Amino acid sequence: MKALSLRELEATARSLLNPRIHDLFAGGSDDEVSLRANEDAFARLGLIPRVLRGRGEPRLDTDLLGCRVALPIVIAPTAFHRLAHPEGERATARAAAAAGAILTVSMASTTAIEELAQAGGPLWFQLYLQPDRGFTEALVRRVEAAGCKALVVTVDSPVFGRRERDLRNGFTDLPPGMCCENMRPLGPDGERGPARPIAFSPALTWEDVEWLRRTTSLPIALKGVLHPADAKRALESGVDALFVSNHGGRQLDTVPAPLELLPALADALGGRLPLLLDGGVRRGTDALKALALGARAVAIGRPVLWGLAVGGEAGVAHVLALLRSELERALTLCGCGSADDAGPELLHLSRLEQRWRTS
Ligand SMILES: Cc1cc2nc3c(=O)[nH]c(=O)nc-3n(C[C@H](O)[C@H](O)[C@H](O)COP(=O)(O)O)c2cc1C
Ligand SMILES: CCCCCCC(=O)C(=O)O
Repeated sequence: MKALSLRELEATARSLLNPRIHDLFAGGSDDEVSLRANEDAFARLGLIPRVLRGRGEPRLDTDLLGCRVALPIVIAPTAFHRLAHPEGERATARAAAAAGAILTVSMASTTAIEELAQAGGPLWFQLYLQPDRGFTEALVRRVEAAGCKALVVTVDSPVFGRRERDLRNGFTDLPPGMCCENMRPLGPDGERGPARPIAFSPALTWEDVEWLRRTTSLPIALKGVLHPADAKRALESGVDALFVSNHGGRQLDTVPAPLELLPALADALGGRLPLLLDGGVRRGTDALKALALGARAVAIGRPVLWGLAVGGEAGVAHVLALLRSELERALTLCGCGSADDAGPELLHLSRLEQRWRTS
């Protein structure tokens, strides 16, 4: 694999993919303000290295929701991997397992969870709570039986974001022969029925999260909590972690970058829940900045799709290897022996930004 960076890999993926599929993956909602903000926020935040601390080679392994993982980089849930590569989520799962990284399987995965479990790596499962609780409960049992280690419940989608690239391209559905495999209810003999559509419901409340808490003993992370008041409410509902995420700029547009919102959420929670951050992470230095602001780990969405499109399993492995080595280098250059050594004292806002923030 030749790409020296995730951005180079993205350019290659763009040249290989059907433009409609590229747009489906790359696009955001409305004017794509949040989409751009996510990467910009990392570029605007500087790092100030510490020197001569003698910390040696940095360690990246850590605990995430009861899983010992090799690196604080999680694969975020993304739909439809078979549109990127014929082996789809199977290739992603094998690459994640080999790297010791968690794969969060999307509810809109084009491969069934049972097949992904065969790769042997730690899996989390992303859930859109369905108004039909019977269906949701049956799916949770299926996910538990497959050995998933946690549920990631996406709460930023009471309605689907308006993605104008897809509207312009007329992308409405998966091609024949592909569907959201986990939406096919299992019959009594294990046979799979036709896939149900995923429902996005504006009627969901915290009571639904509390119902899920009573329904499973798996750890639960809520994905898409961005307001400090909601973070505090999440504590009361008994969840185990939060994903600080604006859905890669695909839901409410003009939401600030998660990186910008992270400090307020970390303050509100005071360490009572682990925070994961996604949106715009493209470099090891980006991951380090999020860790320094209090994230336990970061998650990556699109880069995995680009890796998959370019090289299947090897492409995803390359994405994880690039980020791993970049994060190791960034930690070393900042005098950190692990993410625990990284704090906000490593960060620098431009003078312009400092003035703006204090005015
Ligand atoms: C093509 C695509 C599909 C996605 N599918 C899902 C999904 O099924 N469930 C979900 O919770 N988030 C989904 N997301 C959002 C990602 O989990 C994640 O929040 C986002 O991609 C992170 O930003 P990044 O792509 O800049 O890394 C999707 C994102 C993309 C780009
Ligand atoms: C009808 C299937 C919807 C899949 C949702 C995937 C997603 O969250 C995204 O951002 O795209």
